[in-house]
Amino acid sequence: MINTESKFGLNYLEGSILKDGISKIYKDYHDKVEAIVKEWLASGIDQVYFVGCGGSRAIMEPVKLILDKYSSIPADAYTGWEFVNRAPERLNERAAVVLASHSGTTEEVLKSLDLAKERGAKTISFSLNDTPLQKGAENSLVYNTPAVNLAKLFMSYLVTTQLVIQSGNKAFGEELWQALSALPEKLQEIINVTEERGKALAKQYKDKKGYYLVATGMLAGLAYQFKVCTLLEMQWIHASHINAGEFRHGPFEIVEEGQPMIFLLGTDESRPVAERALNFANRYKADTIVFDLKELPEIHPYLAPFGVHIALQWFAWHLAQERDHPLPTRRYMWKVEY
Ligand SMILES: O=P(O)(O)OC[C@H]1O[C@](O)(CO)[C@@H](O)[C@@H]1O
Repeated sequence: MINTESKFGLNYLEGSILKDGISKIYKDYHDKVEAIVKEWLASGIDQVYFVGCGGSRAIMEPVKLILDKYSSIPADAYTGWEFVNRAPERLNERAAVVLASHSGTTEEVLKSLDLAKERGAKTISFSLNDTPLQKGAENSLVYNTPAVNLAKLFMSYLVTTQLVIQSGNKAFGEELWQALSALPEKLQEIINVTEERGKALAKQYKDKKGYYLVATGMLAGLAYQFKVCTLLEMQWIHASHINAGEFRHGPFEIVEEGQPMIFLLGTDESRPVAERALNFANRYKADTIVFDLKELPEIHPYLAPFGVHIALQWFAWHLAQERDHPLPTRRYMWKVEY
């Protein structure tokens, strides 16, 4: 059943909204991205920077990991002000700067665009259409779907996978490219099997006051995103995220009976690190909630942030209803000066 937009906003997990949105991006841009990357490499690009803020930054963590592991091109991911203030010395005409901003108006992302252009770098943006960012970047990819973070994430994957194919582990890149083309259908399957649990969890946890999110590897960025965008921004619930690799280096001291802790488990090589932290939390009776990629319809390990995002988003969507706190509610953002 498709909900028309209510006070709770539009649910991009309803019907085929997500599948259609991501399919369109694939159709519109897979050839274009292949050509852009070809042109970058032909002109001597040898480093890549990803820049964005909040949710638009979180999506860049998994692609940096993929580039580190499978391409010969050094990559870095920055939040906007960090990029502007650090102004990397090596940022020059051999760099490509990937800038993501849903609104295309975020001040520090626009300043990052200026910096990239001043240094002669190539630029590409991911945003809504007809925004200052889209107009200012040399190349721009735009979307028209309410699944805004997954849209930007998918665009980051298109660019990253082409970099891997054209300057890295070609076989792995081609495998991932193939998986990206099949992803929209896969996402639909995942949507269909994850709602019930999200709903049940929301009922169970609706009165909890705070969460720790623990993840690593391909899912570290998603833990950050769920903390920043969903729990803090959209639900006003206390939250903190911990890289599972850091768990036993201090954070584990907070574990106590009944403390809600959300663990995200992927199927990449970092899984044992997350499992080790989870086992510890269970041993000391924390209230652990596990979102495990292994329990979803099978998806490429390096596409984990898409699959687990959906399972988390059902939880968020139903939590908002249970708490009668719609996800679009803000008290400061877009309302006061900040
Ligand atoms: O630059 P963008 O993507 O418009 O994002 C700005 C805001 O949107 C969010 O990603 C989500 O609302 C925030 O974290 C951020 O402040």
